[in-house]
Amino acid sequence: MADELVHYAVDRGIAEITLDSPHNRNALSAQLRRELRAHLSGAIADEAVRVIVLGHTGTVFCSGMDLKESRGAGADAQGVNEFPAILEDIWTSPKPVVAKIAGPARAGGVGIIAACDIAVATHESSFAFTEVRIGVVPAVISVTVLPRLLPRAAHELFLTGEKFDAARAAAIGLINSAVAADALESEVRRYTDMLALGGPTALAATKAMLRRSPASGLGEDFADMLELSAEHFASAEGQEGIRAFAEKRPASWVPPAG
Ligand SMILES: C/C(=C\C(=O)SCCNC(=O)CCNC(=O)[C@H](O)C(C)(C)COP(=O)(O)OP(=O)(O)OC[C@H]1O[C@@H](n2cnc3c(N)ncnc32)[C@H](O)[C@@H]1OP(=O)(O)O)CC(=O)O
Repeated sequence: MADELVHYAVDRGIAEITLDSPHNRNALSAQLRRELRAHLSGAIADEAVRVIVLGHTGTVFCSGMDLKESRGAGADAQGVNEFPAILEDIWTSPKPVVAKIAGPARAGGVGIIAACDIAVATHESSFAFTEVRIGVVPAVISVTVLPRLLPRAAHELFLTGEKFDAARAAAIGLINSAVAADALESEVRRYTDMLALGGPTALAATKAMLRRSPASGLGEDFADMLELSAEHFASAEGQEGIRAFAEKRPASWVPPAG
């Protein structure tokens, strides 16, 4: 059996889910997605768990969808269809989910952060919505959440794919705080300690109400965006971007016909 790519541990009501696929920078491969979903479900179902922390080993939080596995993806690509389920699990989890980030996050990796309730990152962490540079769309969650909060920054960041630092991520509300690397654990603990003070039912109900707010909800457009994402992964442009990534060369875009 292949080595586990996601680890799980529970200590005093805090479940720690750790992405551990450093060779591809915690890319969302089929195996990693499967394991991540299973552990999220386990933590949500476990009555002893009050708060979920999502962290990582290695230098990168998550490099987004596994682009090497996405080569030849059809419009019904399992990866694209399964990824939203992970985001939805985090989004709808009755237990707060805290992202612990000590390095870059890209594309779908930033989507995961956007879905979490609290996000803490080191000063050295960086973020980018690189999807358009790969020829796909940042469809699934980021575009439903950030544009409502900060339309101007969202247009800039989604359309340029530019990298931004932890200070900017905090300024636009993508993360809650940026700290020195040696303070990451204690800052996460500060949040988990506070979250564990809340009544579990009240916390779950409060989170559900917050998620229903039009300012932060997964809108009705979700299914449409999902379809759009799958189409783009399968398109000639998306497949060119994915090939270019694997071949370590700039993508060669062909203007759309007509
Ligand atoms: C979910 C949706 C869309 C997406 O998520 S599309 C995915 C877009 N992702 C990216 O554009 C990130 C690509 N990766 C990077 O930019 C960099 O790897 C990094 C994350 C900044 C880390 O840089 P670093 O220098 O530390 O590492 P390397 O670039 O040398 O990579 C090492 C090794 O890992 C492989 N790898 C990296 N990222 C991926 C990936 N996403 N998929 C597969 N493999 C990846 C890389 O190829 C290297 O492999 P070697 O064999 O060693 O060359 C849609 C939606 O948003 O809804």
